[in-house]
Amino acid sequence: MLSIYDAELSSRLLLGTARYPSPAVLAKAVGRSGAGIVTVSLRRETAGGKTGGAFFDLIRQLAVRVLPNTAGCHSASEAILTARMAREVFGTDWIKLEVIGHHDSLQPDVFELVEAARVLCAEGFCVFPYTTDDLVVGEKLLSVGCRVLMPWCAPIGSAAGPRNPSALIAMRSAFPDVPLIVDAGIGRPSHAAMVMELGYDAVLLNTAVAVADDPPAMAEAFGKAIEAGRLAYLSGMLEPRDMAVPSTPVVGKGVFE
Ligand SMILES: CC(=O)[C@@H](O)[C@H](O)COP(=O)(O)O
Repeated sequence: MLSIYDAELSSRLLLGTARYPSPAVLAKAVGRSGAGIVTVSLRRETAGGKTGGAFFDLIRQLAVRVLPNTAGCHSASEAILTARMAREVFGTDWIKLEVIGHHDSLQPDVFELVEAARVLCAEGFCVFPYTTDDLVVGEKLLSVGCRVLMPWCAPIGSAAGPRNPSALIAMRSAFPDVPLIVDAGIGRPSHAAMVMELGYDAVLLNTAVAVADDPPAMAEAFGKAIEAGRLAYLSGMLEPRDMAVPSTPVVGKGVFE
């Protein structure tokens, strides 16, 4: 069980809800993934009028926990306002905090992120910050009250997979007791398994499932990969080595000369 804020999570997969071909496909994908948490953009809900309301009704029927996000925000003040609105709309103190700083890479603006996290934590929000793999930023986010960190492994929607595994390893080692969730850039189940094998606690992904040819099947594949990666991490993996190690015992072998 993964414990984050006030919740015990049985699944280590968090699923985004954008870009699915239809609400029905989204519902099937969530079901087959086994995810217990889905992220939802407040902007979609409030901007969409009827569509937004119908979409939220669908999410409610999925019987999963909703983690609203501040997608589309570019400053601390915008993200803070969006988080406050999300608390009203979704009836939860949980907020996935996204403050985008760079146009092409959608890299978070970590300065605005820390400021928004400081204000929201002080207001009692349970903040899930989407951040870079920078250790100092991680420390700052924890110091203002975040109890989970969500580093990217590659730009949102890129499907590039872990671009800097060394940084992810350093982060795991620097924050051994903090739940760490890789958020953004996962493209394949093997990417998800890899970060779980590094000791990450969970994975948040969206695009790789939503735009797959068969999103429900891909969701299931990710769910299985994440479980496999976790199990492998807990099972004690072999360290790679340069030289061969015979797998068949050589002691007592027959001599044919
Ligand atoms: C920060 C952010 O927006 C991500 O949570 C995104 O929703 C998922 O990233 P991918 O679409 O790359 O999986």
